[in-house]
Amino acid sequence: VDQPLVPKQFHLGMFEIGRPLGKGKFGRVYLARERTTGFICALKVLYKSELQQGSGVEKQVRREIEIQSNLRHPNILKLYGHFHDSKRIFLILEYAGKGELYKHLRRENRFPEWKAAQYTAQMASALRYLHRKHVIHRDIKPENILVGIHGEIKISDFGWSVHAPNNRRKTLCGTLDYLPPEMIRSGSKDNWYDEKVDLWSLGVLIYEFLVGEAPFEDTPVMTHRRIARADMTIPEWVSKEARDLIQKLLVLDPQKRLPLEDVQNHPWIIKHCVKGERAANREKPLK
Ligand SMILES: Cc1nn(C)cc1-c1nc2c(-c3cnn(Cc4cccc(C(=O)N5CCN(C)CC5)c4)c3)c(Cl)cnc2[nH]1
Repeated sequence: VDQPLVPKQFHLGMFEIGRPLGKGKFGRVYLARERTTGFICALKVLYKSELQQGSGVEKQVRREIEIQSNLRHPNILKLYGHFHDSKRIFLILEYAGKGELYKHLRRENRFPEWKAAQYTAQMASALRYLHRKHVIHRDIKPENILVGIHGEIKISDFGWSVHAPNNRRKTLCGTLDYLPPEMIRSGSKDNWYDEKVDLWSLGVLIYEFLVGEAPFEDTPVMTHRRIARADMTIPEWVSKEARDLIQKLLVLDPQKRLPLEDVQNHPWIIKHCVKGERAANREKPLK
């Protein structure tokens, strides 16, 4: 079993703290090593004082812990456990050997089609796993994806995930770019939505992988309007297969978005993700 034998109770003294790995709005992450086993992990430290500002972040952290600790998938960052002291909450997270995906994307500007297709296949596999557990991530974007030592991606940050279906108002902090039309439609009480919101975000993610910017990137007002109309242009140098997949995900009607199993069998994915000998001379794609 790939899970190290971990005790139920953790405390800070069990870890040697290494270099800071990064920081986000609500916390910092350090490289850490569990003393007795030498197990390397990432320790995310959140200050209770910062959480208690009633911005509902405490609830998000609780949800992140509750949801992420029960997930086990190669493309989802593991949460091994958590503990707290008087001032801080600590999340013991899987260490992703190649860091934050958005930094790779910014550095490379955009990904070649084969890399974007392989990341898309891994995202589709992770999202199928989440949706089978009726978990909607709701915040799929490059900033919430890490890269493992073998170049595989790991969805992290379940602070916004919820159990489907849901109509929780999402306080719109951060970018609108990835939000589907049904989540930005304000006012109507019945803006119920389901896991299909992650399909829209997957379409935005593929576009950003290939083009280097989000499809509806604009001023907030214009982004809002362009999302509501699915008003985007795909550059002519994007392959027709990739264009076809993006257009089948960025569909206003959630029910008409391409299901994840069809994403995994899409020609663009098959063309770039068939293992082993050259895709050309293989009849059936590997499952
Ligand atoms: C860096 C690095 N270089 N190398 C070679 C490896 C790494 C590395 N980093 C991690 C990290 C890591 C570190 N910082 N971050 C970013 C970060 C840190 C703390 C909090 C946040 C945060 O608040 N988030 C909420 C908002 N969304 C958008 C975002 C989340 C976000 C993640 C983790 Cl969790 C696990 N393994 C890692 N490996």
